[in-house]
Amino acid sequence: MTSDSLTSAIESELVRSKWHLRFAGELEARFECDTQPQRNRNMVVAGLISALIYCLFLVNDFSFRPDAFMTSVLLRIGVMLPIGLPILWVVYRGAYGALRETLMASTVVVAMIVSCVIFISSQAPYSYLDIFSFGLILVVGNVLYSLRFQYALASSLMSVAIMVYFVVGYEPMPIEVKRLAIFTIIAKAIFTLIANYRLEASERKAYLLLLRETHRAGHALRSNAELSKLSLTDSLTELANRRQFDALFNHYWQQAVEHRSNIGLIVIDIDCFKAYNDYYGHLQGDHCLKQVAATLQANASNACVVARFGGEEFVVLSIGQSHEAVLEHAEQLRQAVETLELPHHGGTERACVTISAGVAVLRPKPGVNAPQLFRAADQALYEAKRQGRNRVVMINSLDALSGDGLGISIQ
Ligand SMILES: Nc1nc2c(ncn2[C@@H]2O[C@H](COP(=O)(O)OP(=O)(O)OP(=O)(O)O)[C@@H](O)[C@H]2O)c(=O)[nH]1
Repeated sequence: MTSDSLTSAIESELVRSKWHLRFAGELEARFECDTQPQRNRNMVVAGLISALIYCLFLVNDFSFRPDAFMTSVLLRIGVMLPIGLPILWVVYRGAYGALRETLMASTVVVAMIVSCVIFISSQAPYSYLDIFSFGLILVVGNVLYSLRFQYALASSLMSVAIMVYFVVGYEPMPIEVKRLAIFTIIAKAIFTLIANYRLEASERKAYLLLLRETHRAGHALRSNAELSKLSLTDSLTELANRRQFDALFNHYWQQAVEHRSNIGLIVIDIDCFKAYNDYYGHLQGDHCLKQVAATLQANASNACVVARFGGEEFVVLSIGQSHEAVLEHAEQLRQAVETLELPHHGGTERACVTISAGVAVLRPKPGVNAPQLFRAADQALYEAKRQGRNRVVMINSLDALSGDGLGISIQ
């Protein structure tokens, strides 16, 4: 079910006024699935309590109908329990939907049959008064188990019919008491069914409201996550954007300070990109940017951040690597772009797209800050451009900032 169809299914269920409680289509399956574990547990607990109380009625049988006490023992413990307990076991093991409801409803009907057989098996005076307790069986099915309404209705109708059948045929019971017993059981069936209907209706409504809220909250979370991803990602290249780079640069700088480790920055610029744009057009220029970005990303496994800094400029940040390793990495990136052999007939010597890279690596120490590292790498890039492009230049030390420290140059 898609997010939109779920929303409209919830809304239409919330406004619909139907006697029928079941939800339409997939929502019903979802309701069953979400409520099943708790419902099964509740039913098993209710079933065990009911079985215990059903057996405790033996005390009543002993005092009211001593002539049929053994029959009571046999039927309550020898028949009802062997039927009821396996059913509870099946429900405990996770019986689903209609199967669970049918099994639990059948325990109600069987309990009524067993009780009625015990009822007619005694001729003891006043033992028939016990019939007024039979409504408890309906209370168990309709309220304690809270059977789904159609199962509660079916089991109640069958139970009432069974009881009426036995009561009508039981001779020792005066006709006025029979009438009262039948009237009472019908009234109890109606009251407990009304309670059952309301319970299920409010359970379903609460479920819909909760589902709607959960769904909305999930939606809001997803939107926030998407928004925050959008605000941190460059839409053209899908690399980290300047905003994300700035945050990560500070983060890794702090890390390098804490661990006293090297932090290395490579600033990369596509050579003669203005000429490329002028020759091939801006759209093709965008395509070229994407390919270069993907190549840098694919070849930057040593790096902790690869970002598009702006325009046709990229940055690659690494931590814990030696000067030589960062320099070698920059060279690999340069070669990887050159190997793409993207045609560039916009006036460059190589006739293909190339990059220049400026590299700076340092171990943070007091008095040195992150912007200084950036300026050093940027100055190295400037030097790479000045020396003729398509090359990597590394700055040896921050003395370069005063103009005299450019060291290793490759290519
Ligand atoms: N297609 C496209 N072009 C861009 C984008 N961002 C910046 N540019 C272009 O990149 C070019 C950068 O040109 P310059 O800064 O003059 O540098 P260059 O031509 O690469 O020359 P050198 O850096 O000295 O090799 C400009 O023409 C910008 O319009 C973009 O998102 N898409």
